[in-house]
Amino acid sequence: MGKQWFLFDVYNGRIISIGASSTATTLRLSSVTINSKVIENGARHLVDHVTPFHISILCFLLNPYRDFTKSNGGYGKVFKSFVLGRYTVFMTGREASKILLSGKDGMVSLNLFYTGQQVLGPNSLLQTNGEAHKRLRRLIAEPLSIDGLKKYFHFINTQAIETLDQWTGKRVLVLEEASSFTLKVIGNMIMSLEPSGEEQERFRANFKIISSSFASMPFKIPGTAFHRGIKARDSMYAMIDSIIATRRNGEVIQQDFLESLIIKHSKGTNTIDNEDNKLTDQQMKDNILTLLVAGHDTTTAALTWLVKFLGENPAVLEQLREEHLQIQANRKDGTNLTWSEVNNMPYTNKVISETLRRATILPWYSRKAAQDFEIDGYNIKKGWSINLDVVSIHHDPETFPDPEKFDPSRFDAPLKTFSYLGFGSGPRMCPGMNLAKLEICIFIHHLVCKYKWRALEKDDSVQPTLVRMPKNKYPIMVEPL
Ligand code: HEM
Repeated sequence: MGKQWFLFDVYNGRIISIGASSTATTLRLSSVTINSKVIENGARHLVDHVTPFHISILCFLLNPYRDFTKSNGGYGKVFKSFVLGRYTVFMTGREASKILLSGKDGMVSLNLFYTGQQVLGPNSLLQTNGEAHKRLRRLIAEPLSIDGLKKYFHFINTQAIETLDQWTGKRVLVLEEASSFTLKVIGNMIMSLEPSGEEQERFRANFKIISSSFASMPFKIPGTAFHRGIKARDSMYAMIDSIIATRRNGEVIQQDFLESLIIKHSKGTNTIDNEDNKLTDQQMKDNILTLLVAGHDTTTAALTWLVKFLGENPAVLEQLREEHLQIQANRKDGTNLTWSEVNNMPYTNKVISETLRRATILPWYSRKAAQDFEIDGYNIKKGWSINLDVVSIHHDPETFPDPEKFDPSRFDAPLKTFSYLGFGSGPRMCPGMNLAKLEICIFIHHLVCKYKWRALEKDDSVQPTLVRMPKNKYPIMVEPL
């Protein structure tokens, strides 16, 4: 017989009953009448049985994005719960990551949360599976490949220099600055948006509302964050529609991602491409929004964490600066960073990997079981949610001794497969990885060559959002080197 106890969920204003069975801890949510007996029972069982793990589960319920599997050590490799009508399993370890991320034979599909499904639309890469997913990935991969990105190098470099020029002698919030930089880059790359002006402002305002609607309750009632998110999404789509119309009329021709989709891949255009390789306007819009959403917060967070970790680790900063000053010293023609230099920054790449390990920007990767299967001797049933706890994989002391230490030399030698998942792995591995690294390498080059900075606050708290970011936005004071 399993044990049963109750907690009061202040967020949803109901009683949560938690039952523990002998095989795995099972969390059951039920709306039950509040009466004194239940509360008395709950209080007794709480005193008797509650553990830090159960407190962290409650934290998860109050805030679904909080990292509650951080100290996995005491609870084994599997945690199973029953949340909002569905079995939800959290797993860790290389075996689980191999099975879940390689997703062989259609065993799993990506498990996008409800608000994400509604905002991004049914054609999003994040909502397609199997052959349709492969086809979409092919269309997206080409402009995001290293060769495809070369044409954006100049724009990114100019934006990095201009952003940093504004920093001297000022207090800046690194997160805000990184957000504005990465949004300008992706807006320009996708649809040639100018980095300033009315269109950029509208784009930015809509994007911010869309982005914050992801962590909202899914009530489409006027005034709610979710409702505002859907409205902002529609306004963003109207903007893309009008850009597509001007491109089709031949009024404007650009060398951007949207143009490549319109010329090569829009349904009905007269090119030699197979009709199967073409997208409707709705498919184009859903996937442009997907790239914006998937690429913006992640790169913003990575850049902010990287600046923070460098500030806290002077020896790493010194070694990194040496790499960049050497690149600068070797330059014969002119003073500006070149494409070939940015592709040859070995230590910087290790610093980026260590940042993604240490910060683990996306704390878990979520899948839905498309069939029954087994992981590490544990039976998973069709329809269950399975989340890979990446924080504990990235902090496994067997692979990463002294895991809290920021140490890029961990990446001097190749690691075992599936032990580092900064950009994921397998068919869902991040298609924007080259763009993210390019933005970070360029930005960091100019930062460490020209400036020094000091943190204005000591605060390690993490924002309780889907993408983990420093809560205080990392305020710093910047001076020329
Ligand atoms: C440092 C920055 C970034 C990090 C850490 C990151 C991380 C990741 C990870 C871990 C995944 C796989 C998640 C899973 O398996 O469930 C992923 C997927 C994805 N990323 Fe990124 N990403 C970054 C930047 C970008 C950028 C710049 C773009 C686009 C321009 C992008 C677009 C996507 C898309 C569309 C997917 C879904 C792929 C699919 O389902 O096939 N990401 N990212």
